[in-house]
Amino acid sequence: MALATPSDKDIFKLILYDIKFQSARTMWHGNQKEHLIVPVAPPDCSIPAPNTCGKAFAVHYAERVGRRWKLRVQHFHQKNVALLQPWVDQLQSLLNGEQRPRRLLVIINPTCGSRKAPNIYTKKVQPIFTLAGVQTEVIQTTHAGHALAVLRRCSLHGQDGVVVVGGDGTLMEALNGLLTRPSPDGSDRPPCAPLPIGVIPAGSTDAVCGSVGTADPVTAALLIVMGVTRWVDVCSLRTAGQLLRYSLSMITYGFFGDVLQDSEKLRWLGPMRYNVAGAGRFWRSRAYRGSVAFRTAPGAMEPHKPCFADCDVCLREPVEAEGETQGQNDGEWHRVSGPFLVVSSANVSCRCKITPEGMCPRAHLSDGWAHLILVRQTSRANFLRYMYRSAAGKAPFDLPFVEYYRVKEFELLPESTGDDQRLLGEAHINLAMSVDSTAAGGEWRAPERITATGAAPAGRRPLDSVWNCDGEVVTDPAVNLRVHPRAIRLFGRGVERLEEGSGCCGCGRRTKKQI
Ligand SMILES: Nc1ncnc2c1ncn2[C@@H]1O[C@H](COP(=O)(O)OP(=O)(O)OP(=O)(O)O)[C@@H](O)[C@H]1O
Repeated sequence: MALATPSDKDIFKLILYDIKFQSARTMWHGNQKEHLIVPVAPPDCSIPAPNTCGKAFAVHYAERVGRRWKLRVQHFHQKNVALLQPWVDQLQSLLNGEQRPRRLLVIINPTCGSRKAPNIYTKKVQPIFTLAGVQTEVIQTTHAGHALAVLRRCSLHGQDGVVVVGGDGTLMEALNGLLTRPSPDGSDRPPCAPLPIGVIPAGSTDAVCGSVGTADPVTAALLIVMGVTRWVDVCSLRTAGQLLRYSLSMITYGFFGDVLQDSEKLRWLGPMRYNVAGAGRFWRSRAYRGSVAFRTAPGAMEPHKPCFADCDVCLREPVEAEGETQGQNDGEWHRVSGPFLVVSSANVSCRCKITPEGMCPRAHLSDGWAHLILVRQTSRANFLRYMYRSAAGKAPFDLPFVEYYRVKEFELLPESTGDDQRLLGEAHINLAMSVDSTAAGGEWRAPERITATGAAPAGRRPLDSVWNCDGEVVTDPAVNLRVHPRAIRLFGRGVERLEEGSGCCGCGRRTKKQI
């Protein structure tokens, strides 16, 4: 069959002859040219039919350009209609064999980011879902906690996935809703989400999208209709043995917790609020006393390459897969004492606009580790160096006042809870060994005074900070965090590796440094 790129008139014929081609297939051409073909949009029968001959069908597909995926279309034209039909049938049967979502539950947060989530969905995402023949049930949230309540109770029968149009906070609600659904048999099983989640970035930070490689709404929508998923670890956050929530990206105590708390009062500023609150808090930054106990396991010191779409660390068969059944308490406990400016734990790299390489470039989507980052009390100038290096991706963990550990579990014991009245009361903490800090992140000299960063003067009991848990404030400072390997699947391929000379993300802009 001869293929021709049709003129506009030919395409017009296609519409008017009402050929309801639902043809599609995926064609994989190595890593560079990966194509998605989704069904042709339903023809518009309201246009009067002209007296023309010849028919065509359109094949819509996705093509990777740098770090993004773009929607493309190719028209196949042929005068003899009898020759077209076998092509269409063949494509249709190939598509039917694909594991793709047919029905999705979509949750939109109209208040996140710059309040553009409904617009992003209608203009960029819905047309792709329609093109792919995906049915949707759309819920727009009306209040905080709405997504959590819906996903905890609603029937998921017949749904192939949940799509969140929002920021990290909305995603966290969806995740927690799915992971805390009552189990059908009433048993207490390790967390494992029943459906994959897709995230359309519409929030202020969108750190999870940045780490899963879906930082652009069209890319995210295309990967959802293609049915491409990646396993992702989840962390549970507990206090006094009670589950507080599950976390997907980062939890951080100290400076970034304070910034989040300040920024909540500036929500009307939109995404700018983090910069304004951060600048204000920087001059009032202070260190918090306490200690961190953590459990490591064999393999903690193995060097990890950064996580990309073809990541062999994540694709490796996990020791503890799908809701870990073994090795839950393996490893040794260690303990380090503050004061700390920042105590952070990253589950994924947390790439976003502010930190393009991520707050923790060494973190992987499903490596089974939480990445503990401790920034000890230091001068403001040094702290600024740490933040600059994090933003610029210039080895922030190599600074002498920064320590980095790969852990399976950790607990923060703020000084204010007192040694003898810990909320967690875990016996193993008492057995934890003190860590030699120099082994973790370079030479560390304990500061003599706390005043360098504006901490409370000696003699006055210091106050605690709050946790910034995936962009939500958790006020309980004494927490226990544990990793649950591969507890959820997210739609996405991971961050795409860039070829030499391509733009930073497919936007065409050149960058000096290409990975
Ligand atoms: N209709 C609503 N009205 C008010 N708040 C809502 C509504 N729907 C959801 N929320 C809450 O809005 C909060 C912020 O949402 P989200 O985190 O997605 O946006 P963001 O803060 O702009 O983005 P990011 O977390 O990526 O920086 C969430 O905690 C969620 O509970």
